[in-house]
Amino acid sequence: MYKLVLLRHGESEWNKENRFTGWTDVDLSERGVEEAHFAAKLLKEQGYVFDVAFTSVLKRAIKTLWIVLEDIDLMWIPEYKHWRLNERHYGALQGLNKAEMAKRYGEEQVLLWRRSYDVPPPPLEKDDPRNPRFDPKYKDLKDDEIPLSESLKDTLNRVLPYYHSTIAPLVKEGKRVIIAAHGNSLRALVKYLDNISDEEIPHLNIPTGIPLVYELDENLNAVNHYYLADEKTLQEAIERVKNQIKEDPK
Ligand SMILES: O=C(O)[C@@H](CO)OP(=O)(O)O
Repeated sequence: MYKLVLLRHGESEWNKENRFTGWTDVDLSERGVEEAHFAAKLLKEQGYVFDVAFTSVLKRAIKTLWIVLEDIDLMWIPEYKHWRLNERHYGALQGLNKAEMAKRYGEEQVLLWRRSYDVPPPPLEKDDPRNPRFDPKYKDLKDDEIPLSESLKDTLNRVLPYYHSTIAPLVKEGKRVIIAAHGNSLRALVKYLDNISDEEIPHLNIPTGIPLVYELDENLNAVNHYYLADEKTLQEAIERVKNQIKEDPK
């Protein structure tokens, strides 16, 4: 039996402001920093130890991982950052307010953009300054690897090759792995691990800062999963994510 721990970063400045974030590299909010410490506390209390850590190239996930590793005294373990673990690219919606978009286009449309499996948000223009092409982090990516917008399906198609080539073999070797990533890159991974259908996936919301543990059998099929928080804390955190399209979500 293998264990794999998934952790969505703590609240970011743009989660707080209700803005579509995607590949925008925003920092953790104060609350996000607290959430990362809380995640570490949960892991520590339950005796979790890791041999290797993975994260994206976005600072909200990196900092969450760093806070956790510092708090559990594992700053020395190998840590790999990869763009394939980035948040889903939110295209031309990046920077816009979710509640305002719901007012303008209707909640149903915004729900489709946020949670459907294969509807991508409107793409960025090639010369848009938000095009990742202009960000030095992505200078080594091929043209066809750089998204101008992504559906969850597109996200899954770039997360999974990295999971299979790099993460899964380490899990199979018996390494205890933590992945600190994002709401939608983790939804993509969870969809794969739990074999969630395209129809069911819109109902899945992953809360910030609560470790999600997967138990995997010898073929790395998921046999069980659970969050390391009590039901009330978990449900409140999930509702907070869902309610981002409401004008006064708190
Ligand atoms: O804005 C984003 O990039 C994501 C995660 O914060 O939001 P959503 O939950 O709407 O997919």
